[in-house]
Amino acid sequence: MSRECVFLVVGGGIAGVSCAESLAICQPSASILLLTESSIVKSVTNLVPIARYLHKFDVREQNVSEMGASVGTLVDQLEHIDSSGHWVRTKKGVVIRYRYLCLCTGGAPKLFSSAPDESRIIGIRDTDSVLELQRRLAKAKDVMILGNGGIASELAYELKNVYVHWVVKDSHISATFVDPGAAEFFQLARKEVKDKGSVPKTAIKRMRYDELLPKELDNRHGAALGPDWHRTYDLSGAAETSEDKSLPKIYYKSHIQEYHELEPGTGGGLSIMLGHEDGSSERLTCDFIVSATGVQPRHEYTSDAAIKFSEDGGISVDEMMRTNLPDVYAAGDVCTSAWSPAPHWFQMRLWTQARQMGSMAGRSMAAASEEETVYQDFCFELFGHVTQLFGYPVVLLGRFNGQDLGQDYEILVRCTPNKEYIKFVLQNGRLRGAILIGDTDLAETCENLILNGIDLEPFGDDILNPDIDIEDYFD
Ligand SMILES: Cc1cc2nc3c(=O)[nH]c(=O)nc-3n(C[C@H](O)[C@H](O)[C@H](O)COP(=O)(O)OP(=O)(O)OC[C@H]3O[C@@H](n4cnc5c(N)ncnc54)[C@H](O)[C@@H]3O)c2cc1C
Ligand SMILES: NC(=O)C1=CN([C@@H]2O[C@H](COP(=O)(O)OP(=O)(O)OC[C@H]3O[C@@H](n4cnc5c(N)ncnc54)[C@H](OP(=O)(O)O)[C@@H]3O)[C@@H](O)[C@H]2O)C=CC1
Repeated sequence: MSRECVFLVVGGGIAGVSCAESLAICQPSASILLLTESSIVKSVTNLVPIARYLHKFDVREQNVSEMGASVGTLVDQLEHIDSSGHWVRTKKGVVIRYRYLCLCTGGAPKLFSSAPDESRIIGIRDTDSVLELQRRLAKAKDVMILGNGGIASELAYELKNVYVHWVVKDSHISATFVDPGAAEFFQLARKEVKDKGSVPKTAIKRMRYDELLPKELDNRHGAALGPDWHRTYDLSGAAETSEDKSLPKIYYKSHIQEYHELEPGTGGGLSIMLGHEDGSSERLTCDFIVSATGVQPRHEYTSDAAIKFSEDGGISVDEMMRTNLPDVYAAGDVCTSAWSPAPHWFQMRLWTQARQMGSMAGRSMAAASEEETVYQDFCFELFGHVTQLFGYPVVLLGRFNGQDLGQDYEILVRCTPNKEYIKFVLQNGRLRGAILIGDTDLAETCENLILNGIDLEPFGDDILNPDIDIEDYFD
């Protein structure tokens, strides 16, 4: 069996669907085929601009057959690419001839242990993996969550009727997104220590970087899950926990030293030795471990010529989303940006970037087919992420955690417990990044301040004075 198309997009996640949609806009009469192994595809809907570079949106699941007339679809798995002959072969043996190919095959959980028979270590990626989590939880009393990023932060407080042991390498929670101050803000909010009768006190503090160094404190066949995925499943365990006990026990600066499966006669489960930074260790027993330890790009296909990969296992792409193979592009979690990035942008494997990269790849392929020149989209000038953490709206902009700024930066923080946490990262008086938690209404102003590089030195700490509307300063 064979098929033919001008544009072949592989993967029905946000990157693949955004790529196909963008091709359908740029080249409405061209034949576009979306090849994906799952009949459920993901797309972006209800796009709401928050500022020029920031958008809030929902992720919708739909059947691949509802993709619309402009995009043909095939549910199958890519098995082999012949880039010089411009054809691919699928697992079911279909040969597809293409002119341009885009690989959007996403990622899979990067488990902390890669031993083959780790039946008690699971990752979360798609609906099937959550169903597996649910099935295990139903019989579990103790669960360990390993990792300190998006999934661990979402999951640690969502599991009910189970003792949660949250193991993090760092001295504060949610380290991939926030700093120790914001982590404390979240934890205070979770514990609901707020005194409802009192007016929250606002504190402003300016610190040098070095003051901030921590002191205390299976099935992979679908696209990645959608927003609030944990609210749509009952994630209850089998333990009778009291209200207080359902808060996770957090093990800071800790790692798994060793683990082994217990004999079934002893009730089963894992015996785990945790190592702590001070050299001490302790043994715990858990039913299973959720390894929320990042993403591993998926590329389970062969090719006639070697695809160039980056160190993190992603397919290297240039600013036009081109790989090293002729007429082969890649976008989303499967790829790694190998271009020289703008001063305020860096890659993180997120929906926003999957959508932006998918659209960019579509525009770039369409332009190549017309022998036209396109430029990289302006969205790659500034890192921006809109999300929710612990029930609070969170906006991350630019080098929000001082990424790649060395130690040469200052931080200005304004915090009103249970209301807002605002952090400005300043370098040579210029705003380089910001964390905005709560309804701060500062996203657009921060975008402008970062991109315009305005010298904020003259304003001192007033820049975050709650009695001064900083937008007025720069109008
Ligand atoms: C639990 C969870 C929560 C998340 N929450 C957020 C969040 O709140 N905000 C945020 O910004 N990001 C979040 N992310 C990250 C975000 O989901 C991903 O960055 C994004 O979905 C990546 O999209 P993608 O299209 O590149 O990959 P995927 O969504 O993984 O899609 C890849 C597609 O390729 C298909 N495929 C793979 N191999 C083949 C093959 N050989 N042949 C055919 N098809 C193939 C897969 O079936 C799938 O359809 C979350 C991720 C997870 C796992
Ligand atoms: N709200 C949101 O925006 C959400 C986004 N996501 C996205 O989904 C993807 C998957 O999420 P997730 O798995 O949480 O990945 P993340 O990349 O967000 O976090 C992985 C975490 O695990 C740590 N880690 C890595 N290896 C080990 C190890 N061997 N032992 C202990 N800790 C380790 C990392 O530390 P270090 O960084 O130091 O290596 C990091 O803290 C990510 O792209 C994430 O951004 C997921 C949920 C919500």
